[in-house]
Amino acid sequence: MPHLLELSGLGFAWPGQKDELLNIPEFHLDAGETLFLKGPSGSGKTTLLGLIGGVQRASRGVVRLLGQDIGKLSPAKRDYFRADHTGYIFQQFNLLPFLSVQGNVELPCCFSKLRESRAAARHGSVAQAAQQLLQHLGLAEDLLHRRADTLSIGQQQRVAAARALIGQPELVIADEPTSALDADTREAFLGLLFAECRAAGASLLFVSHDQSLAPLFDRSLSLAQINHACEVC
Ligand SMILES: Nc1ncnc2c1ncn2[C@@H]1O[C@H](COP(=O)(O)OP(=O)(O)OP(=O)(O)O)[C@@H](O)[C@H]1O
Repeated sequence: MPHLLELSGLGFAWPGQKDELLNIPEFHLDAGETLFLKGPSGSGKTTLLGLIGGVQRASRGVVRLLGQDIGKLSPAKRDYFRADHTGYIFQQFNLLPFLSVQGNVELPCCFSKLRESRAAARHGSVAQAAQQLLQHLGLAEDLLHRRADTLSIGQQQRVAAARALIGQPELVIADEPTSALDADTREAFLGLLFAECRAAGASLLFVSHDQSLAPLFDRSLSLAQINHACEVC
């Protein structure tokens, strides 16, 4: 069976850099798999996630998601493709502060008709999808209509996870979303995140420098194992 995500012969340097930051001959992620990717600060984890999401373009090589070579898409088509098939949980969560909790979670469905229709088909409506995800992720119902900027870090994290999961994107990408939490909260959150990814059939690519989380995942890799250019790994 083809992999959900495949990188081959990938190279990337930021403008002005003479050496490549990333030189990844091969990397893959299977459907439904949870993968922990570790690497020290500055090793290129966030850059790699940007390439997988099509936010940055590789200098060479191929990023294939769901069989689609994303480098072959026009910038507009790439944005739609990303919105349809990828959910992101950012390190700082990146919630829109002026929107309610529910409004933040529903947001991907404004950019993706596919996710809107999947959310409605599975839960009855986009609003119900948002509410059920938040409930499963342990966010109290009375917070639904609160502005996102009035939440604690742990609450914001749950909202960010629900936003990534709504409408069942095939790939959920998480960039150090647990770094601000204590160990117990971190593991509890990961348990909920795994359960929701499993329920949605999503693969999870989780990057972090916190090695203690690695055993919780199906597979664990260090960036140095796949990136032949890594100088700080
Ligand atoms: N927009 C940019 N322009 C130029 N260089 C950049 C840019 N973003 C990142 N870099 C450089 O690329 C390298 C890797 O950065 P990146 O953020 O991908 O690392 P990281 O492994 O995610 O780090 P951390 O764990 O600290 O978040 C760093 O040397 C950084 O300075």
